[in-house]
Amino acid sequence: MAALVIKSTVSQITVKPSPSDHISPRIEIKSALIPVKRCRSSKLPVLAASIHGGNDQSIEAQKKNNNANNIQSSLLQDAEYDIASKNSHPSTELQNFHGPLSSTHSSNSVSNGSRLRVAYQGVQGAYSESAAQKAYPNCEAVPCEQFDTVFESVERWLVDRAVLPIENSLGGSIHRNYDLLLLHRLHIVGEVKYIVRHCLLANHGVKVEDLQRVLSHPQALAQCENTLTKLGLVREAVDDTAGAAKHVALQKLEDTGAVASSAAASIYGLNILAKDIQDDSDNVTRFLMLAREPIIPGTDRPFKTSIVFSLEEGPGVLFKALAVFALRQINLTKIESRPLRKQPLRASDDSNSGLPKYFDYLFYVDFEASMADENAQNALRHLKEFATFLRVLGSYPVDTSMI
Ligand SMILES: O=C(O)C(=O)C[C@]1(C(=O)O)C=C[C@@H](O)C=C1
Repeated sequence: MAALVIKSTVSQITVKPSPSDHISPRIEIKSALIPVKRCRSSKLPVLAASIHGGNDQSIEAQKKNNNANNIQSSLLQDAEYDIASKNSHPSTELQNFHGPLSSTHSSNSVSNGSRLRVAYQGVQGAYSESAAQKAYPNCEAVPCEQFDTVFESVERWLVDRAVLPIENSLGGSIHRNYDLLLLHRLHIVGEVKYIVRHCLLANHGVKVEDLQRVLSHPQALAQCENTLTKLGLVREAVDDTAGAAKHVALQKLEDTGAVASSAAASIYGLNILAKDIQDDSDNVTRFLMLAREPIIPGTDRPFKTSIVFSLEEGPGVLFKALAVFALRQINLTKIESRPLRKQPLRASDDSNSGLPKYFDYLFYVDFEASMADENAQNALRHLKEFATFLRVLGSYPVDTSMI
């Protein structure tokens, strides 16, 4: 089995398969905190991926959208460096801005004609791989060990795009990816909804009653809570569903099953003991498509915009923030709050009073409007007047495939 090791001269980047990975190399990025394990074999040059330029859109349409883009860029600029202060970066010029992708970003080849390389977390057979294929048909889906690695592989030009799960209709939000969206500088350029149908897998000859344990991704285990409880199986969380299937197969486990896709069953030669074991037949995961550059937001089809902001403490401040959208008839589709880690606690006004400190939050909001829409621009201008921090994560076409 050939093992791939790709090292870049500019940074320590290793692309390699896990030892048992006989299909495609997985990406791990070496840093002081993540030691690279299991490096072997031949060295290959890193393929620098080129971005898909904005030339699919007419100049007219591009001009129309420039305004929105500038606003998006300036909001981004203001927010990126210092979460605590809203006045420290008055400049509206976005440094290092290489120009946006066109809103027909889902093109499946890069400018030199090669296939688009799309990073996902997990091994072959993971739902994320299928979502990457749905988002970018005919792409080369590139497996990565962790969510962080997926972000870094795009930032370091090892791949062109990333596809990452952000929320599931049964299990809720994937908090780690909300946090990583803020830690990294990638842009949301699209979304894709994928129907997740879980199977209970085991080695051939193993029956349901032989099983003691079941391995899977924590989200997948949560989505099958009722079935697994009825079966009385001990749950063990692993990095991804297909990785669980692979482990059960390679270790020839007889008392352990995996919750994974039917694709994973055929890839790793496992038997399907039960199909559709998720708690509800409508089990949909929403994935984000990420790129190094934003797309030019359009008004030709339904768009969504994702933002993150923080607020001063005080009565009605969140109400006021959400009112900027309500006042303009802009529909919110999602709101999520996460701890503001740089400043997790805020003292009460009277620090000698012995009253508890407040928790500080970041609010992630998705709303149904394009940044090319003046109404949305006004809403964000309004929000910026009192938000302590605001960043536009992306303005992108809504996935209407399931409506
Ligand atoms: O483990 C996988 O197969 C994944 O693609 C990850 C993941 C997730 O993180 O939510 C994706 C979709 C399903 O909701 C279950 C797991």
